Amino acid sequence: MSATASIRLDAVTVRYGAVTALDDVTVAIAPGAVTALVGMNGAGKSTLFGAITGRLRPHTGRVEVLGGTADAARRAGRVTVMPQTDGVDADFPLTVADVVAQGRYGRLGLTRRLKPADRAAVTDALARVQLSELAERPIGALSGGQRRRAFVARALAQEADVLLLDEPYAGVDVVSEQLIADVLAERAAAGATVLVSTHDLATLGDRAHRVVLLARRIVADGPPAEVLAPEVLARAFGLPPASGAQPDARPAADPGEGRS
Ligand SMILES: Nc1ncnc2c1ncn2[C@@H]1O[C@H](COP(=O)(O)OP(=O)(O)OP(=O)(O)O)[C@@H](O)[C@H]1O
Repeated sequence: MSATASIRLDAVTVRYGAVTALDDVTVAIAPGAVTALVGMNGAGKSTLFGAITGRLRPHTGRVEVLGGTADAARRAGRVTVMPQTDGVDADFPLTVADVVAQGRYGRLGLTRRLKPADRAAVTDALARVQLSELAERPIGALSGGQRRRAFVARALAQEADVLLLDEPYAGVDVVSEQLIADVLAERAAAGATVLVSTHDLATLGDRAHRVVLLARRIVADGPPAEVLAPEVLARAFGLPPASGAQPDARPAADPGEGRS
């Protein structure tokens, strides 16, 4: 493993009752790059994020984040997660600016009062995702793509060292998609560790420095050009090469079967 990795999983197994979601996963993720985590539905991507944030405890193995435990990194506000579902509905009472300000909460005292530096970080993050003009609108009154951008802005405002994004491109238009990709690339260039889970392979080559294919285990890992080759995808996901080997083509009955 690389000495500079900011996230390390060493032989991590996570189970939900009888279901083994991650099976003996060893991987090290470096800062300064965008790493894509690709897998079919149920492959264990969200579970891997849960292990990195300390939300899920491995049954066996070890997780290290920024040189310490996952819990310590999260409690220090050094890890931010953009979940797949944001839990927002049309009646959600917060404005866009309120949601972005949540990214600063870990830094505030008990009063939760924003200081000038916090307000500046919120303003900057909103501008970066081109939502300044919608700052005072209720978050529930944004389109799906705008809302995704708002949650990316919240992650930016937190100024975390590790950004975990679960399907950030799901259901967004090409403009939002490009904007989010650019923002993530910038954070990585500034030294952050960016880990993005996705089903979408089409544009991955331009957006990730490294692709990790997950099917309960790591089934391929390397530069996009290598990992996204049709024969590698076919082998990794147990699909015939002629099918186009799209991991989201259908859920795997058992993503761990059929590989040696
Ligand atoms: N709380 C839970 N209880 C029981 N099983 C669970 C639970 N959460 C996830 N699983 C199972 O663990 C496996 C991995 O799920 P996970 O959500 O990590 O996959 P994923 O790759 O994020 O999937 P998707 O692309 O559909 O979001 C699946 O088989 C899932 O059904």
